[in-house]
Amino acid sequence: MEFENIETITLLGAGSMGHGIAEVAALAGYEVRLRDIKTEFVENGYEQLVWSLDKLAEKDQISEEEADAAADRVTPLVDVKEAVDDTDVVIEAVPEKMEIKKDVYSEVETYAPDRTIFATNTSSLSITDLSEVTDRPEQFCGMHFFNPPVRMQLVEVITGSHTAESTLDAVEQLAEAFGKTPIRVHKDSPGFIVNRILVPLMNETCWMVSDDEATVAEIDSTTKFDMGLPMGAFELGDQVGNDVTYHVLQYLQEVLGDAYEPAPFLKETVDAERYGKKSGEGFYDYENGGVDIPTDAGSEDTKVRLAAVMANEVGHLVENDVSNPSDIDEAVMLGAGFPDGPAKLADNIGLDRLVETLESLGEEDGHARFEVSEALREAAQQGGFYGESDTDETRSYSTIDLSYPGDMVGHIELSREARMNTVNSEMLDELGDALAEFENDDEVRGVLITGKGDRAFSAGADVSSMASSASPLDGIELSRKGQSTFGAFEESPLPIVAAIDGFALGGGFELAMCCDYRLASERSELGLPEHNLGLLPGWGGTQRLQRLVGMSRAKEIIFTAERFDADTMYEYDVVNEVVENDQFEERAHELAAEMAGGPPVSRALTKQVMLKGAEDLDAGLELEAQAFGHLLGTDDLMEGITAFMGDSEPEFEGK
Ligand SMILES: C/C=C/C(=O)SCCNC(=O)CCNC(=O)[C@H](O)C(C)(C)COP(=O)(O)OP(=O)(O)OC[C@H]1O[C@@H](n2cnc3c(N)ncnc32)[C@H](O)[C@@H]1OP(=O)(O)O
Repeated sequence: MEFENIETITLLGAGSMGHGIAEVAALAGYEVRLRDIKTEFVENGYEQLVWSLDKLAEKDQISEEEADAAADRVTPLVDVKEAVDDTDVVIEAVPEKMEIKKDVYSEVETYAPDRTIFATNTSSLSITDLSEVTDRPEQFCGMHFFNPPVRMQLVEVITGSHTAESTLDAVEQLAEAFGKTPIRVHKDSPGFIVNRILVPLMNETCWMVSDDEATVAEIDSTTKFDMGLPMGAFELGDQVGNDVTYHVLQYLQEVLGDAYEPAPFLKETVDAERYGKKSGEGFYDYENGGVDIPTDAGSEDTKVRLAAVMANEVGHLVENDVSNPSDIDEAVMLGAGFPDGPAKLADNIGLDRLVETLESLGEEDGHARFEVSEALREAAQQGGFYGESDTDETRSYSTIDLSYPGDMVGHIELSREARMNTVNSEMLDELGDALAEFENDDEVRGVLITGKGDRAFSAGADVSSMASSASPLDGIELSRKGQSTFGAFEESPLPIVAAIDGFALGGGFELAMCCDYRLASERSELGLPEHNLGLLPGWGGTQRLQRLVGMSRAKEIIFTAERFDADTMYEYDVVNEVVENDQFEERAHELAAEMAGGPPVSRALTKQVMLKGAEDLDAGLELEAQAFGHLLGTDDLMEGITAFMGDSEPEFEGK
């Protein structure tokens, strides 16, 4: 089955994953059949799907017409023959029990056409074993979505022992057509990528409590506030379901050995039926207060130990040819919302330190989980999973992507999509370096900044680690760092376009304020919500906004902390231009290209003179005169005048 020919998709199982995937497929324009074993199950799934589409429309992420059209593309069914008759792809999301899945595949095999691809959404079972129940193991692979599918970007595409390359290609292209990011898992290995990192992490935290080495509060404070994970490790465990984590660990132990033995504290919790949120109690008691994580109880030792355990898993995945560090990082960021992937986190701490940590824990405790993987040792010798990258001539970036789309434009894409492209300290460093790289590149005459995905330009500073590092001196340093990085954009000789599609909030908006031109798609919302957090716009917003819109309007925007739509921000003179959503990309490039095509020297001087003169007219006028004089001696002036006289387009060289 070629991707281009896929039109109809059958979802087997209308539970939370099944109806969620059906919704994603329908939104992408496919005809979808949603099937479950009982009418009430399938009706319930369909109702939830419609509810979720309505929510997207309410939040203006899609129009009401798009929501209705997507709902109309889904046919709820109970009859399996009808569900798979003449379908192109079957995505199975029935309960995670080998026997149930095998029964389903035997039945589906009878009715599905020969061309149909089978993809299982299993999170833990063997793809190879499942594929062997069918007569088409080469047309069978894993397609593992994350919950909720409509929001989570990642799809792990897993190869079984018999899967054909063409099947994987088609399923990856299908995931892309769904608007998702597929990451190939090259081997059918338990836990694939994301769970293989997360489950040992959660188990280690339970071992630490079992051995009285840390408390739940200390560990969750470390993971949430010091490591910046979206939630505490125990909070995450409760969310996933402690019984689920326990069973996955038992499976990992059975297949991979005792390094994955479930910790006694986890077993006790499961034995006491404290399964987590779904049962009302887990590590936290949801009927009495729920999750309560102190911001300041974290410890560096805990952070290093947990990073070491995850780095060891990265090593196992690498040495077993399941994946590579950069795919692992991307998968964990997109699938689990980590601010950095485990390999990057490990490199930042230093692999030698992590290897020593594992070795010394192994000597004290002797447990198999501390045995250092060969790939981790090798990476440590090479200076990191990513090698000693910063000594290379070419800088590699992890929070932003740089590209050269042509027309002398350098493109910076803020690239922390799972976190709404929020700005952390590393992104500030990388933004500064990227700008310098473009400024030193003769081929770049203009810069375009966008945010990855269609949800946000940037939702501002990443606040997840702010509460723990709440020292006033750290705050001053962070504010100064953002001010100086963003200030470099304002002062850059290059013309810079901020193209905003989605949210531009807090620091994201402050970055856009430093650009020369702000383009926004219709669906965009801009604002400074810092007052909602008890902060103030600390990356130049208190100063630059009043210069843009006047004192009174600036106070309105800052004090109300509201989000303003693109049209309102156009009226307020914040945004230069608003475009329809589907014209956004083309217009953004067109504008940046237009800016890049102008005379470099006069534009750089104009920027400088306007900025310097903003506060002092006399100084500004004097600078203007000096700049004017300087321009009279440039080749570009000659080119401009010659082109004007000859009625042609000037080709400025910046000389
Ligand atoms: C000096 C500079 C200071 C500042 O910039 S302070 C920060 C100012 N910015 C904000 O206060 C914005 C906070 N974010 C929001 O209000 C909402 O988000 C949005 C309106 C942007 C989007 O809302 P929705 O569509 O409901 O998405 P979601 O589930 O809230 O966000 C998706 C994921 O993105 C994370 N996230 C969003 N903004 C931030 C942030 N500023 N810092 C850290 N994480 C953020 C969330 O937590 C979540 O993550 P998960 O999927 O893991 O739950």
